[in-house]
Amino acid sequence: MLLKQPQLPTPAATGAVPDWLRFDRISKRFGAFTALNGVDLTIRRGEFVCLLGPSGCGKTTLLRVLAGLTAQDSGQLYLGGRDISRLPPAARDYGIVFQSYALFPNLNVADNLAYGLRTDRASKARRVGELLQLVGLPGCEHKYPAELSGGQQQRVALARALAQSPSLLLLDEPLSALDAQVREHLRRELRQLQQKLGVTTLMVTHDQDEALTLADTIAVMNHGVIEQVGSPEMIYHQPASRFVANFVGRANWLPVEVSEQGEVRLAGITLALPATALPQGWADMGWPSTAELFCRPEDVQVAPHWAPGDNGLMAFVERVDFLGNVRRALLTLVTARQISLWAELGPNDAGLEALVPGQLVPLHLPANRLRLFAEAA
Ligand SMILES: Nc1ncnc2c1ncn2[C@@H]1O[C@H](COP(=O)(O)OP(=O)(O)OP(=O)(O)O)[C@@H](O)[C@H]1O
Repeated sequence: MLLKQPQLPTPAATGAVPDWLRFDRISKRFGAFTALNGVDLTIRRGEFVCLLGPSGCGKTTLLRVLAGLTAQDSGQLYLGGRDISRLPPAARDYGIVFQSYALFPNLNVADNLAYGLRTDRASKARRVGELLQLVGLPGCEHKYPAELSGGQQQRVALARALAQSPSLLLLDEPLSALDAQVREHLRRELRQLQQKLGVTTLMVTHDQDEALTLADTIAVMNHGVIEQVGSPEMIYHQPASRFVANFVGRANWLPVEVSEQGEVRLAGITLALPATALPQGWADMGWPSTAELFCRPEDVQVAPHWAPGDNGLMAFVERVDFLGNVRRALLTLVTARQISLWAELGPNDAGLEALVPGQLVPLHLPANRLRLFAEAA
């Protein structure tokens, strides 16, 4: 199949959303270092958005700019159509939870929760009771932070952030100090709570599993810019850049030749690729004659026997790693032994139980899971 005349993604396909919270060209430098470089992002009302990226990419700085805790050098912020760019933190209508619990150690849970509430004693007590019920800690009013587990402290911190029913909930790696089991449990609770309250939420995380399971929308950041905004499925299956493809999930990169007619060949075999396999801007690259094909290991289909189909290749098994619920096989192409790729095999991949090094196997690259990228610089 020929690839020319690519279709560029529509705004809906790129995850563009109606405007409730809007970051407009936000930039921030620390001395000579550019932490945020003209960040644009729009968030729907009630949406759960994760800012995902490696350490130092600017996630926390962006959250702090929104919170009014760090002043941007340029750019505007709008909440519900109102310009909040220069408002003091207290006037921005958000609750925030940080990685470390940030509870007052000398106040009990009730006093921690009631701290910012401006109302009479009876109303405060009622609200504290409601909040503790909400985060699954009824009856904990009189405990002190030191008497609570890490997970319980983070629930109290969450309750405190929600105490004044803010328009926005801001979360800066709130689960990362917790052990894996508590983290997973709290993740589910956090999502349920957010959906129940419908509070617009922006969460910073470097944990891709967290972002994929929690978010309606993920904004992947790198070096002070947002590289892609989209649903978890879109980020995972249709990464817009090499960085996104490598940062979220695992990737195979296969060298391919592209003819002037737009025909893509891997190790001499012509591949069928849909036009959607092209990343945005590909047409502007002047149709390079070589490129790299991206494919997730779990999308590489290894068959016990040859079955005719699109994008079929023969490969040798070099290695099989046992990982419990899956096995990961390293394969090299028969017609180009220097080209290797990983295939991930599930427990139900029939006929593949006995896959061993040296074995010759047919494999299949599903067209709808392939994407082309320019070669790495
Ligand atoms: N107050 C500051 N002064 C100087 N440099 C800063 C300051 N705050 C952040 N930076 C720098 O800006 C860059 C982005 O920091 P930021 O905290 O936003 O990253 P991050 O993506 O949240 O990373 P992490 O996950 O490690 O927290 C980092 O290189 C950091 O060192």
